[in-house]
This record gives sequence, C-alpha cells and structure tokens, in this order.
Amino acid sequence: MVAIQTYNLTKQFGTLTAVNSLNLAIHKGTIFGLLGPNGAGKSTLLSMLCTILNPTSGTATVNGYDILTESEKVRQSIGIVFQSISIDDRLTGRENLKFHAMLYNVPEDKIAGRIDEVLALLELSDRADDLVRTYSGGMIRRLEMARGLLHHPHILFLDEPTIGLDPQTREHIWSYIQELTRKKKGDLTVLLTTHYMDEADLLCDEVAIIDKGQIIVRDTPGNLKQDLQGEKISFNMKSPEILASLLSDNPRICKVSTESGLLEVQVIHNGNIVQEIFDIAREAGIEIDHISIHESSMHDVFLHYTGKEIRKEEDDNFTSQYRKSRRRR
Ligand SMILES: Nc1ncnc2c1ncn2[C@@H]1O[C@H](COP(=O)(O)OP(=O)(O)OP(=O)(O)O)[C@@H](O)[C@H]1O
Repeated sequence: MVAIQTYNLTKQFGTLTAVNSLNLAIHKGTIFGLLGPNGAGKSTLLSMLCTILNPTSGTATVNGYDILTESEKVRQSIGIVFQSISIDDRLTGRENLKFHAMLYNVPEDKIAGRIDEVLALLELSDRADDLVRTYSGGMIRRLEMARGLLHHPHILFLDEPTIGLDPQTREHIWSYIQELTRKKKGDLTVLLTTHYMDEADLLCDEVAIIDKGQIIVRDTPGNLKQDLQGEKISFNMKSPEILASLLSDNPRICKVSTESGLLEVQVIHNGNIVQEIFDIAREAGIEIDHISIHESSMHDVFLHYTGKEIRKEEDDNFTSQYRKSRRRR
C-alpha cells in the first residue's frame, strides 16, 4: 500500500526549478528519508505534499487524497513538524497541545485523553504543566512531535527532526520515531528530511537522495552501502608506484593513488577485481603485504551519487540557524 505518490511533481520559483518532475511512491508504515545537499528541493517537496505550497505542475496523493483538489482532507490526515519552532514558549506543554487540538477540531470530549496519550508517548507527562521556556531543545522537539500526532495523523512529516540537538538527544528522538511507527502497526508513515548521514542510516527504512530537484537514487541504507561495497581497496606493498602504473589503464578502475607503501584503488564494479590485481602483481613480481577493503558508509553513498560532501559548515550552519530561531522567540 502506498501512503504518498507523486506524479511529475514540479515547483518552479521564477526560472529556478526547485522540484523537477518528481515521481516517487512511499510505502505505508515506513520511515522514509529525503537526503540531499542545501537547496536540493527537500523542503519544497515537503511543503507541496503538506499543501502549504502549490505545485507549478504535476500533482501527488497523500493518504489517497489529491493535494490539489482535496487539500483539506490531506491536512486533516497529516502531522507536520517543520524546522522553525512554532510552539509558544509562554504557554505550558499541555496548553500548547490544547490549542492545537482546538485548531484541528479534535472533538471536545476527546481532547484531554488525546493530550495525555501523546504526552505519555513522548515521555513528557511529568513536565506537561511547566512553561515551555523551561524545556530543553530535545523536549521542545518531542513536544512538537506530540503536537503533530495529536489528531491521529496517518503520515507525519518531519523536516530535519534532530537539527541542532546533541548526539544523545538525537538518538532518543530516533527511538521515539521508531517506537511510534512500531506501535501504530503500519498505520503511521514518517517522511523526514535530513542532512545527517547517521540519521538516514540508522533511522530510515528507505532513503532517497535528492539533488537539483530530482531523485538520484532510492533504496534501503543497507542496499545503498552494499552497492558501493569494495569500491575503495587499499594494498600495502614496498613500491606501490610500479603496480599503480600497471593498473592506470584498467577500465574497471577509476582512480589509483599511492602514498609511501600504500596503493589505493577506486573501482567502478568490484566483481573479482581483487583477484585480477593480485594476478597482475604476481606476474610483475610484486609482493602485496596486506589488503583492506573499505567499508562503505552513507557518507560514501552521498558522495558517490551527488559528487558532494555534506560539509561540516552546513551542519554548523543549521545548528546556528536552530539556535537563532530559539533566541528570536
Ligand atoms: N520561496 C522561495 N522563493 C524562491 N526560491 C525558493 C523559495 N523556496 C525555496 N527556493 C529555492 O528552491 C531551491 C530548493 O530549496 P529547498 O528549501 O526546497 O531546498 P532544501 O533541499 O530543503 O535545502 P535545505 O537543506 O538547505 O533546507 C533552493 O534553490 C531555494 O533557494
């Protein structure tokens, strides 16, 4: 069953195409991650799916409702937690939730029960009646998630759910998200954007790497890493330059580099290239002392498909944006 389906979904801002004729199906009950560099089009895609932004062309269905013709039904069936903090810190956690429940027309007689339910789910019950300004960043994020779940949505949209949070809090939030989808037994789909490779790797069932408004690749983190497995191989030997020159024209090798006592090759398809290199070395009378096959990470996957590193400055930039948005309130 499909929770979200896009049909040539496109968004242009003037001459800039932020989302480019995108076709994507997201299965029900999964945690799906959109990964991409700054400006890739992730937030624009999310905003269109949440009916905050109209597409220039194409359309999508969310929970079976068309974003253009059934936007009200889409909104009632989704929960949204976006980057900018929209919780009022002059109110308590419970008051914020009550306000949201009224906005979303949760029936009066159900409001108190629903609030208790989501507070318990995100382990905020004991701080529910404290002012939000006394909460930590992680607690505010959890309260926002609780708010997003209050009206029992079938899809939760999370834009950078753990941005600017410390590693321990981020791991807690991941556990909450995983626990939520498990408890809802297939009735909750989570679509999130992230810059964090570990978040994509450890939290998401599936990941799509998006760049320049298009999906470059989509698979489970495990498969994405597996496909690159053995892409980089290091050989220790006495004079690596000789073997490097013998391999330089090999069509299965895209890059050869040497350092003292070390030869590194980047291969296009691993196959039996290791054996081939051993054979070439033996014929040339070169002895290989040690070989190590580099284990792929999501960083390698990202670099492979986008040609870009997620730079530390980008992470820092996001962290400072988050802090600024907290200070502004
Ligand atoms: N309202 C807007 N007006 C003009 N251009 C916009 C607008 N919103 C987004 N863009 C542009 O569209 C492109 C995609 O932006 P978007 O925010 O969707 O990217 P993103 O992948 O979410 O980036 P980030 O990771 O930095 O949040 C960018 O070039 C951005 O500058």
